[in-house]
Amino acid sequence: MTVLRAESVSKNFDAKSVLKDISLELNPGEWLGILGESGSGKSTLLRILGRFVDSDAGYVYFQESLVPSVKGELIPGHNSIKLIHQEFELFPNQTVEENISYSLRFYEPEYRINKVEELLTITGLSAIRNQKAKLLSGGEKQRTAIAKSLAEQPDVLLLDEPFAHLDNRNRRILAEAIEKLRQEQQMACIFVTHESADALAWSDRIAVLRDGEIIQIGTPQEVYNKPSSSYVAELTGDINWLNSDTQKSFIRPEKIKRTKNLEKSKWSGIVEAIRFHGNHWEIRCVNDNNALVFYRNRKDVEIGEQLYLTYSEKDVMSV
Ligand SMILES: Nc1ncnc2c1ncn2[C@@H]1O[C@H](COP(=O)(O)OP(=O)(O)OP(=O)(O)O)[C@@H](O)[C@H]1O
Repeated sequence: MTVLRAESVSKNFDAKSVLKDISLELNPGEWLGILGESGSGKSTLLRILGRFVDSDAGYVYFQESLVPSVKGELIPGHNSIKLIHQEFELFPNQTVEENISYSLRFYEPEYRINKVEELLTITGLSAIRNQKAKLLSGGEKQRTAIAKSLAEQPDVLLLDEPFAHLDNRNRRILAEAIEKLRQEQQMACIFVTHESADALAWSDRIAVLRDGEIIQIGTPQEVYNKPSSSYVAELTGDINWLNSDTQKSFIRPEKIKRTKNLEKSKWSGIVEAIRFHGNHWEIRCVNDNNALVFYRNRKDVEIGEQLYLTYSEKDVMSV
């Protein structure tokens, strides 16, 4: 049985078609990433799935029961589905701790105290537990909102750009917190992002949204290694066109190797730029026809040096 299912969902705003015939399924415990550019319809889709907005056509099912229209209701949303969106719904005059504790107000005091403590710790919020929500930074608000929602233990968590305001350190704290709860609670989640690295790292499956249409759904490995189009390939990582004029076949930079054996060389060019990325170096080479980017673990090339590059045909992708 699916936890959440959308069937042929469409949505227009005025004359603009924002979602077109979207069908997708969320399985128990599954994490589905919706990856798309700004304006592709990600937030609108989440709001429909969370029962904050009605679709113009199509249906949403929670555990195979039709989710009724939100029209005319005073309180939108769904008891078992929790949406955390970019604006965060916190009580501004309550502290971090009070905000989280509020979600647990119907539980026994002992359970509530322990759970709040656990959530404060794993989301890295203990030090600012007494700070009023209105005084928090964007990232702190985001972590508080996530801790508050996790306290409610929804069946489905809908996250709108969960890592958007976070620096690398806090992103890691939150990622570990979510991972822990994910394993403990078997919570299913749909999260939207425009960051391919987040979608690849966090999803069991990724749905790629383009102009309101799902153009590919698959595991991160499928979407990355077997993209259905060059658009998906470029959205999920860097690519090199093997012939920039025809733009018919392309390869990921990490699949290109340097060779000193000229017989094995498939491409040769001059090093034009070298960029440091922390865990690797990005080398850009050019010749009269084309440019190729590839990666090295160490800086063993110089600007202006001629390089011979090779790759395996099995790693070449075509459109
Ligand atoms: N209430 C609304 N009224 C009119 N147009 C809207 C409304 N909400 C969204 N839109 C439009 O629908 C399109 C999709 O918006 P949406 O917020 O779903 O995209 P998104 O992929 O989440 O973008 P972002 O990543 O920038 O948040 C945009 O063109 C937006 O301007």
